Amino acid sequence: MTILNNDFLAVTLANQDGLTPFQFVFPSGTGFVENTGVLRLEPTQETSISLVLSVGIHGNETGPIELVNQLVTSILEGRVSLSVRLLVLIGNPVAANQAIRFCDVNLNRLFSGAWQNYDGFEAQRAQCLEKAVGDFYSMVNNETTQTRLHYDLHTAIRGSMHEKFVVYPFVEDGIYNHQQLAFLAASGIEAVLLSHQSTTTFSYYSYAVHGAHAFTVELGKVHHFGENDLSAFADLEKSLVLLLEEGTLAQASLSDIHIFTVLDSLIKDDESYELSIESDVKNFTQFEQGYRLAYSEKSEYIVQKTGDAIVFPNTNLPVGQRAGLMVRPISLEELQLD
Ligand SMILES: O=C(O)CCC(=O)N[C@@H](CCC(=O)O)C(=O)O
Ligand SMILES: [Zn+2]
Repeated sequence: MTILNNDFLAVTLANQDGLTPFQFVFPSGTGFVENTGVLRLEPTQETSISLVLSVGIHGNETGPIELVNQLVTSILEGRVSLSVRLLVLIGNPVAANQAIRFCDVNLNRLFSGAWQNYDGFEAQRAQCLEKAVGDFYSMVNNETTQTRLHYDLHTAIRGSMHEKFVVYPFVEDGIYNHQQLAFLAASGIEAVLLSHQSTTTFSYYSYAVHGAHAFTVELGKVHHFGENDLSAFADLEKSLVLLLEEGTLAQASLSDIHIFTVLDSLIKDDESYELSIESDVKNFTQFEQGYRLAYSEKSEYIVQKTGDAIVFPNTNLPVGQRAGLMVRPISLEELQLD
């Protein structure tokens, strides 16, 4: 059995509720469809890199799904020769089929075991994806010498002052990986958010539980399937092809990258919670010190310093969830790099 037309996305969407696992060969290795949206590609040649590319954790974020599906097709058809271990995850096929962010609950809040507190499709899916990643990283002879990578590709609900940016998971020692940041810079990433606390996101899970270099990567704005301009991802595509073919992390100077430290998570603490911003405000919009940015019957959030900015503002979510991140620009010199 093979992947029909080498189109992993089509097979995934046509089998959103499950499929019988199967394996197949392709020009540079062996492939295993382990579950719906779970594809493991093992290269014939020895490698010390295990790379996870996850897309569609939010079902309506279709651009990265199309990009990665194209890369998979190129590998299966022999136009890209695979030299690293690769796990491709299409996160939420049920939501993707309905062109929605999620069905019951935001999948990207359910990792590191948080799924145990919920019911429904996304809870099962988070468990399945955690297992896929854990099995993938441990299923090698040379486990201790493997470099574990995980790029969790998303697109944002809003426009953004910096179109492409990453969330760097909270690192306790405050030391950031220079090689990874240089890879992200080479991939067209314009800004980096340094998380201030542990979370239940997918990238934090891979970092904290499996010691991977893991990032949430935001690649622009949400569009429907077929409406994405994939040329906007050209830099990332080029660095991913280099990584897939040669196991090399493309490198660029960090001098143009904007670094932000995350100050606070804005939490929707009541049904009355509101943000004092226009509906079309872009990510990274800055505010004046003293501005009352959020308020509810229980609390208010006053901007601490002129230039502090908001990312991911969204109040269309249940009480208790994150309604935005407050970030502050810092200089590259303030960053501790390894
Ligand atoms: O545009 C938005 O408001 C959300 C885009 C998105 O899905 N972002 C991720 C970020 C995850 C992280 O903080 O690492 C999310 O909210 O899950
Ligand atoms: Zn997303």
